[in-house]
Amino acid sequence: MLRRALPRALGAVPCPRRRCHRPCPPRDLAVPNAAWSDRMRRHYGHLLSTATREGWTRLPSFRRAREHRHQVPWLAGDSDSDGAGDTRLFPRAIEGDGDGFEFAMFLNVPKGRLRCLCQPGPFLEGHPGLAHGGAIATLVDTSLGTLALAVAGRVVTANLSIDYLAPVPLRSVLLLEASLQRRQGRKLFLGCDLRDPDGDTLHARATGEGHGDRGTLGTRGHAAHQGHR
Ligand SMILES: CCCCCCCC(=O)SCCNC(=O)CCNC(=O)[C@H](O)C(C)(C)COP(=O)(O)OP(=O)(O)OC[C@H]1O[C@@H](n2cnc3c(N)ncnc32)[C@H](O)[C@@H]1OP(=O)(O)O
Repeated sequence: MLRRALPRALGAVPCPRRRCHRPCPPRDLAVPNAAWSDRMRRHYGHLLSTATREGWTRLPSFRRAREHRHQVPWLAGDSDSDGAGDTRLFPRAIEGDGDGFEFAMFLNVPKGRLRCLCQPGPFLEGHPGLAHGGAIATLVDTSLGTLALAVAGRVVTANLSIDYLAPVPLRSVLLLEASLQRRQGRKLFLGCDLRDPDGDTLHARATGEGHGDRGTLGTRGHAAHQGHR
C-alpha cells in the first residue's frame, strides 16, 4: 500500500510500462531535446529569454493530464484519474522525441494571449513530407484550449474553424500566436495565426469558440486563481 501511496504523494504516477510502483517523476516535455532543430532551439531561447520581462510564462507540459496537478493544476482537470492507467494527452501520445508534436507554450493571461512554438514530426504526415491537417488542428485546438482554460477554466471546444493557407513541411518550425478576442456570457471567442517565425508564410488562420460549464465560466482556471480578471 505504501508503495502505491508514495509515488502519488510525490506527484508521480506508477510507471504503466514496467508495471511497477516506483516513483516516476513526470518529465516536462516542453524543453529542448535532441530532436529539436537548431531553429526550434533558437526561437525557444528567444521566447524564454524575453518571457519574464514581457510578462509571459513558459508552461511545462506533461504526457498525462494528471501530471500537471502540481505545477499547472488548471490543466490537470478535476478527475482523480490516478487509477485510469496509461491515459495520455493526445498531442503528447507519441513517445519518441521529435516523432510527433514537439511544442512549447508561453502564456500571458493579462493580455489574453498564448504563443506555441512547434515542430511537427514525421509521424504526423499527411501528404508526403507534409503535416496532416488534423495534426495542425490538434495544435490549434490544444493552443486555443489551453488559453481558454487559463483564462476561464472548465471550457470545452464548441467550434473550430481553420483556413489552411500554406502546406506545413514536416520538421519545420512554426509559431502559433493565439489571442482571446471576446467573451459573451459563458462563451469565449479565440483566434490564432500559425506562421513561419522566420519568414512571411502564414500557414493557417483559425478561430475557435469555447463554452464553459453553466455557472462555472470565469470562476476557475489560472486567471481566477491568480486574480487576473
Ligand atoms: C492541454 C489541454 C488542452 C485541451 C484542449 C482540448 C479542448 C477540446 O478538444 S474539448 C473536446 C471537444 N469538445 C467537446 O467535446 C464539446 C462537446 N460539446 C458539448 O459539450 C456541448 O455541445 C456544448 C457545451 C458545446 C454546448 O452545449 P450546451 O451549452 O448544452 O448547448 P445549448 O444549450 O444547446 O446552446 C447554448 C448556446 O451555445 C450555442 N452552441 C451550441 N453548440 C454550439 C457549437 N457547436 N458551436 C457554436 N455554438 C454552439 C447555442 O447556439 C446556444 O447559443 P445562444 O445561447 O446564443 O442561444
